[in-house]
Amino acid sequence: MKIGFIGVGSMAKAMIRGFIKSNQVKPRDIFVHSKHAENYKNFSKDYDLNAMDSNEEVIDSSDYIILAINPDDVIDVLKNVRDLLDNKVLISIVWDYDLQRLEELTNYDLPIMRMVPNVNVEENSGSIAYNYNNNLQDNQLSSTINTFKLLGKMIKVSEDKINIAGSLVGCTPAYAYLFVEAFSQIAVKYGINKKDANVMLTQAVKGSMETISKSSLSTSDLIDNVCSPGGSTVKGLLALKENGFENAIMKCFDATQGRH
Ligand SMILES: NC(=O)C1=CN([C@@H]2O[C@H](COP(=O)(O)OP(=O)(O)OC[C@H]3O[C@@H](n4cnc5c(N)ncnc54)[C@H](O)[C@@H]3O)[C@@H](O)[C@H]2O)C=CC1
Ligand SMILES: O=C(O)[C@@H]1CCC=N1
Repeated sequence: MKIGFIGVGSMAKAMIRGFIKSNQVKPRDIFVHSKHAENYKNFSKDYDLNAMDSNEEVIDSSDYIILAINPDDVIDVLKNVRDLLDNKVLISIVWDYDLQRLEELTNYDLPIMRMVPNVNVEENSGSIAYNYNNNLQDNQLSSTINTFKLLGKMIKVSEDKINIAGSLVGCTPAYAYLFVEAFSQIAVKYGINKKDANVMLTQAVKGSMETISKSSLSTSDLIDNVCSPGGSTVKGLLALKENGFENAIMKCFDATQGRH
């Protein structure tokens, strides 16, 4: 199975590193091209990938074509390559580009999967919200899903909900990093060095996520379990509420959806 990347920015690099770490995809089976040479030439050398001179050559060499460019570049790129996509599977990770629009810009027989991954694919612990058109079926569908499962959890979502799922999946890593960054900064203020603080925080956050995913309790019950009566946690929680934590999350989510 040959995997081609059109665009080698942050997300493509995270996916490529994840594929290689999975040990199921050989670097020589990955073909890449990006408009900006500095984005892919050295990276390809470092990982022993095939650096191609054009998007057309990537398509020619690959079975899966991963469109990993920004939304503003899609029309130009697809206009130039739409006739070369026969017998390929198009995988688009482009934000806010729905299946119907991708079909209009390619052809109506093309198998297309649209997905929103997150950067954790780099560690094979990503989440990928996905949907696909009717041309992707049977063995081709299951082998596509199995390929991307190498990068993390695949979550099927209907087309009308994929932007919402996309925010939950794609954007939240940045907010999780901010959460840890904010706590580690305050820990420094209280005299703990940042490295130690990060170890404590990441383990606490990772363990809490593990508990959420395994426990039969609701998140609000889990919160109650941490709050000893009259204790410190509830005082901290009330301080968060008083300072608009939930309102800030709401505004944050609305902003990711282009709503204010
Ligand atoms: N960064 C993330 O965490 C996530 C990004 N996405 C989506 O993935 C897409 C790419 O995002 P990033 O990697 O973050 O952006 P980026 O800006 O880091 O990378 C975009 C890449 O596209 C290349 N490019 C531009 N025009 C091109 C052309 N004509 N032909 C070939 N390559 C071209 C650029 O050279 C660049 O390497 C976006 O649509 C984004 O919404 C989706 C989920 C998560
Ligand atoms: O910031 C963005 O628009 C992309 C989509 C999800 C994560 N990064």
